[in-house]
Amino acid sequence: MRIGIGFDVHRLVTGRRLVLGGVEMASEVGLEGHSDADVILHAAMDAVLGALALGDIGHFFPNTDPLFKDADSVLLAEEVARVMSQQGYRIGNMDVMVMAEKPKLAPYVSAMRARMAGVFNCPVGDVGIKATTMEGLGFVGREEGIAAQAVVLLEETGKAGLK
Ligand SMILES: Nc1ccn([C@@H]2O[C@H](COP(=O)(O)O)[C@@H](O)[C@H]2O)c(=O)n1
Ligand SMILES: C[C@@]1(CO)OP(=O)(O)OP(=O)(O)OC[C@H]1O
Repeated sequence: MRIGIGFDVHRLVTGRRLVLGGVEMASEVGLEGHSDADVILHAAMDAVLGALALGDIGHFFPNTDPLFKDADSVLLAEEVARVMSQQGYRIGNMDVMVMAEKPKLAPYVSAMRARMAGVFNCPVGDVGIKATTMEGLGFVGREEGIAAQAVVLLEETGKAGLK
């Protein structure tokens, strides 16, 4: 078994879609980034890569590479899941904490968990997503950005390098 941690923050701006956990949310503001700035998937990807001691998403998907401009983070996460499988690991479970003053994530959490489970090839019961406000404090409280933290446990498949 191996454990990994990931964290990501992106700035909220007008004129961008808000996509979290691979699900587009109704919002007047969205997250700015080189890709679609999906902080949930970015934190989860970094946790998986961290568990494998393979570096971070910036190493795999440089934010200077036009290939990843406005990239769908689902596609990036599918590549990370492929690497994980190739290294002989599968998700044991993952847990994500989102810090967002608004919008409310609760109505979208089921869809996000299902999307993440599909991307990382695991049962939906192995994906936890929770949200909290920052009670008006700090950059999240001022609605300047959204942050996410992820912890992932990986289990060995016994099939390293076979895929
Ligand atoms: N962006 C968010 C923030 C919070 N929630 C849900 O509301 C509950 C209460 O949040 P507090 O910050 O006041 O503790 C929280 O436990 C979540 O269920 C949310 O859905 N989206
Ligand atoms: C996802 C990547 C893709 O170019 O760009 P950003 O959307 O800017 O996101 P970040 O969390 O800064 O991670 C770096 C990159 O891997």
